[in-house]
Amino acid sequence: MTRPAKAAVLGTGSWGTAFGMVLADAGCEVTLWARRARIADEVNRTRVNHEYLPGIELPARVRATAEAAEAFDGADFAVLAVPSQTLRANLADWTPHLGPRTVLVSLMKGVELGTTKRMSEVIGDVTGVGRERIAVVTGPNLAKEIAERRPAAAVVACADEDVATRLQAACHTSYFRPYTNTDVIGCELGGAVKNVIGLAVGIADGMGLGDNTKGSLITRGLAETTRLGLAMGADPLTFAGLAGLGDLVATCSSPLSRNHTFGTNLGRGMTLEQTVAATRQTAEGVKSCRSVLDLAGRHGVDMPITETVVGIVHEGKPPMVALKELMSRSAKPERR
Ligand SMILES: NC(=O)C1=CN([C@@H]2O[C@H](COP(=O)(O)OP(=O)(O)OC[C@H]3O[C@@H](n4cnc5c(N)ncnc54)[C@H](OP(=O)(O)O)[C@@H]3O)[C@@H](O)[C@H]2O)C=CC1
Ligand SMILES: O=C(CO)COP(=O)(O)O
Repeated sequence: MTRPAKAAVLGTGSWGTAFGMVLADAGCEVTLWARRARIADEVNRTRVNHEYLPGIELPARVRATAEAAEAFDGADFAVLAVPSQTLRANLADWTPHLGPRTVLVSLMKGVELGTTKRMSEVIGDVTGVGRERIAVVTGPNLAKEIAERRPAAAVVACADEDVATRLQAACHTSYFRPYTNTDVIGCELGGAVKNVIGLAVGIADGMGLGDNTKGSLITRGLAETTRLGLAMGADPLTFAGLAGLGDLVATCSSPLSRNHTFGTNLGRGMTLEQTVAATRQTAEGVKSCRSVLDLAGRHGVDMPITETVVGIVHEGKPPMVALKELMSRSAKPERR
């Protein structure tokens, strides 16, 4: 009889905890690593992560620790669920604990500031692990809905299809349906840029602009994501799938999305400082809008919605002024 797969989940925020539950429901032995010992103790004592997923009872196969070495010990999968901008520093601490065959799995949807690297690239840089042992899980997966075991599909991407298939089996449950994909670039870009478009849609919602505006931003947002993806060697069809359109629709429609909510608060007239203070969890698009725009600049790709979000979020541009500028750009064909 084969033993159950062992998974370490690094990060006990909303998605790390919820995905740990998915892995356990799929039959894995799961150890969550918490930055704060208090959260690890609470999970072990009460089976609930009260701060991030109140009211959700975690399966018995999930335990928690504040010791990274303990989480990594014997892990087949090390699932990374920390904010994108802290990953590099976290990995520097964790790499000595990494087993020679452990597959590294990114749940993160951001692009590193400064380097403009995708999370799988940061993982490769710091750990020296090759692309065939680095995977990505992405798609329309709002943590709270998954934790309530509401049905969703997802994408498991890895350059090595066999590894993707192994990870797919390790997280396939009655309510979580992962599909494999080998287009890691497209899957990561889809997740990172949808957070920026989610901010734009939130701003528009906060301004009360209506559903035509929303439909237009989602579609043109996907167009600029696809343009960047093509320039970076992604498969354009990835953006029509769960990692692109699927995630974009979920984020742009849901009050559960932190990026969408962040944008809505800005669009309603809150200042950036007030909005940051009101946001308790990671809204990746706030930082990644800058790195995505830098990435676009490096590849000579026009991303007007991303540029507009950067203007509003980081340059103090009033949303109404930014909107007028976006709408008055020169006319062009839909496809070029
Ligand atoms: N929430 C969601 O629905 C989804 C999120 N994602 C992505 O998953 C990633 C994680 O998001 P999510 O779980 O929601 O974020 P949360 O804000 O809910 O949790 C962040 C986690 O990272 C920890 N953390 C924060 N700063 C550091 C640091 N400097 N070093 C180590 N750990 C740190 C936090 O610890 P502490 O509690 O001590 O602060 C917490 O455990 C993001 O990239 C997000 O885009 C992807 C799909 C769905
Ligand atoms: O990525 C997500 C859903 O798939 C979560 O979006 P937010 O980070 O905006 O909450």
